[in-house]
Amino acid sequence: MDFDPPFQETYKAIFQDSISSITDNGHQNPNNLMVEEYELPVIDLSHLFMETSTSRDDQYCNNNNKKNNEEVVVKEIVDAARNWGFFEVVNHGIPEQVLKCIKYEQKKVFHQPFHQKSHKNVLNLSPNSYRWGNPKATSLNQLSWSEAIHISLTDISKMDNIQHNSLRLAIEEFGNKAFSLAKNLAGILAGNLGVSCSYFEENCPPNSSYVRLNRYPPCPYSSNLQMFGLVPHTDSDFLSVVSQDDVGGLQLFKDERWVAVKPNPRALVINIGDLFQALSNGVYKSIRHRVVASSGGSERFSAAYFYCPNIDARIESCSDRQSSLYRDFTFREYKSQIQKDVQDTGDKVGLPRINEA
Ligand SMILES: O=C(O)CCC(=O)C(=O)O
Ligand SMILES: [Fe+2]
Repeated sequence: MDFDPPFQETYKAIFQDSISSITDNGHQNPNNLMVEEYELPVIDLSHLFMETSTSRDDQYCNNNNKKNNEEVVVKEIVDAARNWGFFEVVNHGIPEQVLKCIKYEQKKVFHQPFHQKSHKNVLNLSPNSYRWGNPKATSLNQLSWSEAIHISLTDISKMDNIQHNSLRLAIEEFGNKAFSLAKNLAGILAGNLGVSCSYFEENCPPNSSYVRLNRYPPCPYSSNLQMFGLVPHTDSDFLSVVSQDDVGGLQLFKDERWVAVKPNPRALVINIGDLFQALSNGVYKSIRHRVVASSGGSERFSAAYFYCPNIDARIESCSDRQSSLYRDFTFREYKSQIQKDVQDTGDKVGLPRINEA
């Protein structure tokens, strides 16, 4: 397809090496990326957003029920963040129309010819906003068979070309709705730690977050090579909200092994990021996850919202200094350390940098 990035030409040497090492060993590649499928905990948020009824008696009963239901949902959210670091939400407040719209627009933009996406700064955003593969990859396990548009919500006003109006509106709408959802969830998780939810009011304004649109083109090598759509990583934010389609491919590292997440397009995936793990002193888990390259001719799309603080926000572990696993740091410091590690080694180190004294 003329819209697919030139993976095969660019990484020819890597593919040849990997294929010949399988042939030389004289056996089929055990595809370790085929793993058991799990259903994530699914949490119904409708009780958190439930309206009260009109009659006073009804209102009294409903208020009591509402409080009980709310307590149950809060416990489900806290337990999932502690035990899984990943969960799914339904009745989450982001209208289906908004999710359909972003999927439609992202498909449209990714289906433009590759030379247009890569050579012209087609969306008027920063030059590295459109990404594919991994320029630093020297081996198969560093290579992501995907392309992405990474958008800082501060920059969204730069998308002022009339041609991109509908994409811009879709991103803004998705960003606004995901912001409310992320803020509510962060407030609940913070409340359980005894951290004031004003922390998020003060440190996470709406435009400090990012939206990332992902496309995973079908990969011709995925039946005999272990190909990632997105290499294993943790997210560098407080929490992420991900809308995925029904193709599947997302996997997470749970209890010392990789498990596949059963796709559920009705639900949004929520995962805890590094900043919440640090803030919670390790109570909430930022779990490694990856995407397996798409096979069987289907492309996969996802849209992720990364709930981030402003660049100079301080992240302090909520426990007392003696038992704290992490030193205080700013988001700026964290991001530049990650950038440096990726530059130097091709990999992000992440939180282990923060528990070094
Ligand atoms: O595509 C997905 O399901 C996950 C995407 C992801 O992990 C990311 O963009 O950080
Ligand atoms: Fe991620």
